[in-house]
Amino acid sequence: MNRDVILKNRSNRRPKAHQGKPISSPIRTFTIESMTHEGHGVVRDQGKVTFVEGAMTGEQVEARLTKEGRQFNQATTLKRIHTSPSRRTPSCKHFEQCGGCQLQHMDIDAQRDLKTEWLRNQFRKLELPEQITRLQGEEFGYRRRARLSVFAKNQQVSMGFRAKASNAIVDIEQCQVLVPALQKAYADLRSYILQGSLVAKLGHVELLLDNAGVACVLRQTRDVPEADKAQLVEWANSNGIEVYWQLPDQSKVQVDAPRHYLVDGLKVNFHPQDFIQVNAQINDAMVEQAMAWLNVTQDDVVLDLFCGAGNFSLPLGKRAGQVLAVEAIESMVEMGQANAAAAGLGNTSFLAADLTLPPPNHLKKAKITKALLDPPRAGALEFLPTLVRLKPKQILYVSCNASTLARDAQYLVENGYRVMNVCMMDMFPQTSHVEAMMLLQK
Ligand SMILES: C[S@@+](CC[C@H](N)C(=O)[O-])C[C@H]1O[C@@H](n2cnc3c(N)ncnc32)[C@H](O)[C@@H]1O
Ligand code: SF4
Repeated sequence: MNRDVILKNRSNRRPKAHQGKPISSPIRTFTIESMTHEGHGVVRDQGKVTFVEGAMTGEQVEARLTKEGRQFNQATTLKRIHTSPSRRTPSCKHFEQCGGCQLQHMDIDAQRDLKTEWLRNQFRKLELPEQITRLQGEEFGYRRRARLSVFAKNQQVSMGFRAKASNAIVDIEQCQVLVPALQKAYADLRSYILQGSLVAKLGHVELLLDNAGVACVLRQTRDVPEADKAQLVEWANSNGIEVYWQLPDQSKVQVDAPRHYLVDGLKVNFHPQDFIQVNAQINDAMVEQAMAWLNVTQDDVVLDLFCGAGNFSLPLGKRAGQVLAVEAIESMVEMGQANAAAAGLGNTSFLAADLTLPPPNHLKKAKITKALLDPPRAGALEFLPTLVRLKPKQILYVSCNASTLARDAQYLVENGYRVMNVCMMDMFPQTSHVEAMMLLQK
């Protein structure tokens, strides 16, 4: 398809990661060779990589060089001469400004191909199986949790997400990646909050849908009069929304009863501010796949590291002889232990430990056959020497950051493990986030 498209100024969407000095330069024509996972075109121009904002693989564009760095250049697309057949019109009207999504201009298959190839590139130093498999679900309406900022200054009020290239708040009327129940709750809450005096007293609103229903955590930046709180709670409850107030001192929200969701038929109680997997559909599929890949039996003793309130530990406990689950946050450890007890899993115990620090003896001497780890973005490097000494036959690594997974997997490979399976999990369609699962075996 050959289409000339003059693009409006998109200078607020420059890739942040590759800064260089601003230059003035003539307009150049590029044919885009590949893309970053953030959705920027990449071309090798006179021996140097150039990131071309607003351009997709296979597109021919006229672009202006905007920055010249020692290693990379940056350019911004002015006109498309040839348009990729995978380009589509973003369905959200806020896409150009909102920092929440990066890939809505690509069709969903192209997004998933990009994420899969990006993973392959991150893991290029590892010997990989031929195929990277995929877990994928709904492309919109998948987020069961989201945090939106509230802004009020002078006469201006807004509520929404941060902008793509600044800290400004983009006023969001409707967000299509939220599950339908949260889209409705957001619309209702937004008009209630923006129309009253509360707008000047809130920093953000966190929305949540779980098996107990819709909830929101309202983070106060100033005291809210009790009468205003009572009025909002009454209105929210009549709209099916449970309200939690976080005080200006940012202390943890006090709750009468925990929230809960179901995984693998088991009830996971959690505190409304604690981590849960954001995409319920992919979480179910992810846990199911983890159980299948690890093929846990009654003969296994499994270590579940970075376990939260037991998202993997409880399903593991259903299948294994014994499970030892480790988590840094003590209140989550207590919740996890109570979750295991409520599920009748006497074989599953939770331990509080910071896995970046030297491990407690109990952990150092654990006799395990298999391990599952699901660390935060920083990965699990500090714990890997201990993990290797524990000699699990199989290690299943769930990751939200492919570069730390690549680093950690390299360490495990150097210590006798082999990569057996890799999966790209599209937990956050329309965004540049990529989650991965990797199975390593001795
Ligand atoms: C990506 S979440 C995964 C939680 C859980 N596996 C799940 O699927 O819900 C990472 C977890 O690691 C915990 N964590 C973060 N840093 C840690 C550390 N240094 N030591 C132990 N746990 C940590 C967090 O509190 C969080 O619960
Ligand atoms: S996060 Fe929501 S509002 Fe922002 S671009 Fe994505 S769908 Fe639109």
